[in-house]
Amino acid sequence: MAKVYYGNDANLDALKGKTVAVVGYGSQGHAQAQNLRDSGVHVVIGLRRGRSWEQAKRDGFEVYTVEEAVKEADVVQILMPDEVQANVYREQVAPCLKPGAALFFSHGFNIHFQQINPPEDVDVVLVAPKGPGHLVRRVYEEGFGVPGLIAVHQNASGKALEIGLAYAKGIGATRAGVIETTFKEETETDLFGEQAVLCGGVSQLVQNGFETLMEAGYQPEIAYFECLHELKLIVDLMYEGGLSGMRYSISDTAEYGDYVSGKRVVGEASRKAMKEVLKEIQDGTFAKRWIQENEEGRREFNRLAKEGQDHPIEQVGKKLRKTMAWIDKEQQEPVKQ
Ligand SMILES: NC(=O)C1=CN([C@@H]2O[C@H](COP(=O)(O)OP(=O)(O)OC[C@H]3O[C@@H](n4cnc5c(N)ncnc54)[C@H](OP(=O)(O)O)[C@@H]3O)[C@@H](O)[C@H]2O)C=CC1
Ligand SMILES: CC[C@](O)(C(C)=O)C(=O)O
Ligand SMILES: [Mg+2]
Ligand SMILES: [Mg+2]
Repeated sequence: MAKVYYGNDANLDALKGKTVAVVGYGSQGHAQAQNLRDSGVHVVIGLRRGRSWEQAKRDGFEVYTVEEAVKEADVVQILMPDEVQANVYREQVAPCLKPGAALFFSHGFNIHFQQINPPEDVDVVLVAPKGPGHLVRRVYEEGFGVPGLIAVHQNASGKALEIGLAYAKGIGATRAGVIETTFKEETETDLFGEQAVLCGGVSQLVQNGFETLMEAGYQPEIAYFECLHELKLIVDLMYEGGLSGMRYSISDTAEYGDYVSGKRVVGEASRKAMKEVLKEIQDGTFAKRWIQENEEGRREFNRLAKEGQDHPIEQVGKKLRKTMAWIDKEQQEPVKQ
């Protein structure tokens, strides 16, 4: 049975009198920094000069260069993109880490695949929210939390778990539950989830469904509502009541179609592909490819991103979402930070 920590298992006093440096102020950075501050923790932000620097200032934070922030910090949370962490760590974080400081991550990629090898005298801890940063903030403000994972890779102080749980409480994760894990398990399951199901799998399912209806001559707006918009409403039911909760609410006609057709669309071939994807995550093939892609200037990444943005489902969606007054403008066309 998994070990799950809740609010009563964590004490914010473990961060009392300490300074947390959040390095990076993007999706997770802004959310974790703001939640920690609202929980009474002293937070400073480490950045290079640019967009996020200005944003973090506007949000009322003390903003420093990465080196300055790390020098001040008892806890350093690395919230830059995974692909830049190793270089910034080597050049700007490692030389400035205080003896006895704790180094935190929200994804185990760089530790597990040995792109970052911290000195033995620092704690190395993972506190990984199981949700997108913008929801980590939104849900916290609503009085709840996004669940998280916690792992200790190095326990130099003997207090790594205690500090990690205090941090998890500060960002609101213990309100929902924080599961104990390892860097290896978090890294492999997170990469698998985002590639095979949550991001890769779902996006491709949506896009293929949309294309199938379009190619058969149906109106793109109807294809959009059927394959993308309504997905959220169906997933909300799964989120609240599992697959059975969703099936309780849909018609019997839909439920029968679900049973007989779902397995035809996502069947043995998909399961085989999922196993291959998982194997390439576990044996480091994916990590090697992603690291190399970045070293070589992200040509494939940029080409695929452009293809995605230019897909007809995005053009139709943009127009339709403008009519949806309940989705605010920023959410309709977010600019990646
Ligand atoms: N996105 C998510 O919801 C989740 C992310 N994670 C993990 O959290 C970590 C952060 O991911 P995410 O929030 O998506 O990251 P983002 O891509 O949103 O991070 C961007 C931030 O990093 C800063 N940054 C980029 N390069 C540098 C640099 N060289 N020096 C200083 N600052 C830099 C950017 O500043 P600037 O404006 O100057 O470019 C910006 O503030 C990753 O390990 C990720 O796997 C875990 C769970 C969910
Ligand atoms: C599902 C994608 C994710 O793993 C996340 C939001 O949890 C990420 O890396 O952004
Ligand atoms: Mg994730
Ligand atoms: Mg991830």
